[in-house]
Amino acid sequence: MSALLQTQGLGKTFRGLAANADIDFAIEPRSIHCVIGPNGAGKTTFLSMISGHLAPSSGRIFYNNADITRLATVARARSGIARKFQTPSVFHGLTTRTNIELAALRGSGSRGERRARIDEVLETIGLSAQAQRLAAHLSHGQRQWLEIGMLLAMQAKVLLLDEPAAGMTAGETAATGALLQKLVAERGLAIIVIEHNMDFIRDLDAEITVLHLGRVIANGRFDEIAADPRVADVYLGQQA
Ligand SMILES: Nc1ncnc2c1ncn2[C@@H]1O[C@H](COP(=O)(O)OP(=O)(O)OP(=O)(O)O)[C@@H](O)[C@H]1O
Repeated sequence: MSALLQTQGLGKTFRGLAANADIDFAIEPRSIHCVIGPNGAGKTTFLSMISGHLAPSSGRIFYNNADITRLATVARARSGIARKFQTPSVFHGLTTRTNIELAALRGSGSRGERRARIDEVLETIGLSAQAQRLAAHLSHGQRQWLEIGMLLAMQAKVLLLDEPAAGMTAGETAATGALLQKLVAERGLAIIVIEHNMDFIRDLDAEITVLHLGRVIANGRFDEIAADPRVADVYLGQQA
């Protein structure tokens, strides 16, 4: 098994409704994998089962070849699976640096190692110059990057990102795509991204899985997905 994280026949049923059904999914180390689909397709449900916020009704989840299907959310986070929800959960009354410092306390290492990690994270997310600014005074995009930085400070290995570009300007969206690519290239992270913004998805140039009514209907790169009539019917067609 070469995949870093994999699901086999994953399913979730809510009172008879199959929000996810029979999902086989795999993400390789050092890569981005996008999950797209129309509203209600089951994207958030899928991410919630990987992070441990929802227990699957069927199927299994493997991480580093270990079965984590029943592992608690906290234990998954400790092993490096980190989730970012759509609304940034940063402390508005604290500075950018203090937010990162608090997150770093949840990682390992000595005080000196943590301090070096904090500086490195600020640099990576492009907020070194805003280190002493209150999070409340950052732009929406900067707050999203700060939250990603907090996951890095916790030493995340797999990022689960729920619409990271939502509400961003075109410039912030492009910067977010570049940041994710940098995290893969320089830090070797694996990143699963749920997104509705097709320009953002296309520019990420990553593997894409399309969900519809809880099932996988297509897998491939952007051009393959865009040329797939089933996808055009259920999703891209709705964007036109
Ligand atoms: N806790 C829940 N209880 C009952 N039904 C749920 C629950 N969570 C999700 N659902 C249903 O499961 C289906 C998939 O929802 P989900 O939120 O996973 O879709 P999504 O692709 O993330 O949608 P969106 O793009 O709108 O966020 C929907 O029909 C939704 O109403």
